[in-house]
Amino acid sequence: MEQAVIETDHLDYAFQKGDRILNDINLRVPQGSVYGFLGPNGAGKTTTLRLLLGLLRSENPGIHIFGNQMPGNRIDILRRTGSLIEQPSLYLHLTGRENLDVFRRAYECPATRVEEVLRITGLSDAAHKKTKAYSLGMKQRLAIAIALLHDPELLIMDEPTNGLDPNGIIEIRELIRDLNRHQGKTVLVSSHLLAEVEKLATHVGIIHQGKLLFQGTLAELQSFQHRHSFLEIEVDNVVRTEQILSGRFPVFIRGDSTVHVGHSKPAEAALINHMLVGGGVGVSRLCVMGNDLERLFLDIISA
Ligand SMILES: Nc1ncnc2c1ncn2[C@@H]1O[C@H](COP(=O)(O)OP(=O)(O)OP(=O)(O)O)[C@@H](O)[C@H]1O
Repeated sequence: MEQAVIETDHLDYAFQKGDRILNDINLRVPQGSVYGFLGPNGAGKTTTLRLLLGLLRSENPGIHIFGNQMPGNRIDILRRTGSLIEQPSLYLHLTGRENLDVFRRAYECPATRVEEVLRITGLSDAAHKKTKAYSLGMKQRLAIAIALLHDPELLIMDEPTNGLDPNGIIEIRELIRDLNRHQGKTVLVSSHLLAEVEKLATHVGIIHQGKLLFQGTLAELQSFQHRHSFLEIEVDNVVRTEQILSGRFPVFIRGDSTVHVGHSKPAEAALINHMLVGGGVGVSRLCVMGNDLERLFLDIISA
């Protein structure tokens, strides 16, 4: 098993006594992963990320980052971590390059780093422009460039594509992918959009009402999805359909001409159709249901 960069052990949090926002969260973010931390609004994503960064303190944190306990080793951990959690206050009257230089000095990073992070974030050509002329997507890339100045191994980002137009979303997604694949960063990124996480993440954690409901690789989430899908079939004889299939597949009669059939692999749809037609049943429609992650996500959070 890959080494974990972030691990939490039964993490709980309450802003007010008795009003738990986080409940028994056991996160495991493997080294080299893009971990999509997915959940609807108010699920507890930002609170978790703020705890990881030591911006909030829990009585019993049980947080380890790079194997070191947080918040005890906060300074050492933050030296190796970049974050995008609250919008950095950019100086709008300064250029992108000048903004980076201000933060570079504050963080005591070498001057050469400014051009490097401009290149990594694709802002070299716009570096001389005042940031007030930047699009939202460019401002977000500049914020990521600031987070990269000290060349962290781990990046923690809270909904980095929020508010961006489709082009901006694609740019940030590609940037995160590049940071992971070519710059070797482990990335923990929160989102309320499943489709976004699906396009980007290698690992997924699903949080709802302060509880971690699923954690695993994207492939594990997709296999979970297949186990939860079923076929909706329109036939001319539901009783005969049940007789033919029930020895091998779970069959539920849903109406005069509709049956639902559980199946575990996509290829079984063809086999089921073949069995029915071979058994003299007329099939007028066969449709894979529940076979999108959006529905699975809704199933998981409403379970
Ligand atoms: N400072 C605070 N004081 C009290 N309750 C808070 C505070 N900040 C957040 N909460 C509550 O904690 C819960 C989790 O909020 P959090 O911001 O962590 O969720 P989230 O998953 O990041 O959602 P969003 O995307 O909407 O920010 C919500 O019910 C929210 O109202």
